[in-house]
Amino acid sequence: MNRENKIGKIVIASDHAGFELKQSLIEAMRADGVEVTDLGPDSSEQVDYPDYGIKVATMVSEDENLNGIVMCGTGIGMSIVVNRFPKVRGTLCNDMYTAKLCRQHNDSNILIMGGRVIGMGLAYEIVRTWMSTPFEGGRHGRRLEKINNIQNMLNKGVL
Ligand SMILES: O=C(CO)[C@H](O)[C@H](O)[C@H](O)COP(=O)(O)O
Repeated sequence: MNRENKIGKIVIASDHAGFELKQSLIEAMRADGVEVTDLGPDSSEQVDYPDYGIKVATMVSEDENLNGIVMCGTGIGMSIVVNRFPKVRGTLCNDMYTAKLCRQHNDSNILIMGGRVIGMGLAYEIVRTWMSTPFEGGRHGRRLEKINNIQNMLNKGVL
């Protein structure tokens, strides 16, 4: 994706606590013509969220044309995992306001939600808002550059 544009291709994953929501979202997005790749799991059997967050974050980190959606029970575990990856801007959104602002100000490329926090109706409105809201750039781009630079500064011992 051109980072100024809206969101297109999606990879999606969850743990067991986000599984039902993941399945419902995939169905709704495909019905709306969105290209979604399901990275698992395939059932609601207990799994560990890092294993699935890593799959989505790896792909998004390596391809700027790709965006991700991940869910666990609260969204917090997945947030911790995906934001360890370079170029990933994962944003936990369980309301409409943050769904819009995380695109306008933070250029979110992974949307995170809590399957035990919100229902399908709100979750799909959040997804639609997140997908259709463009990054505003400007002063927000300068701040993202500073975030991108954190790892370099840590490596150099400047931080
Ligand atoms: O990481 C989490 C909490 O912030 C996620 O919500 C997980 O889904 C949750 O911890 C899973 O809990 P469970 O008791 O193993 O179902």
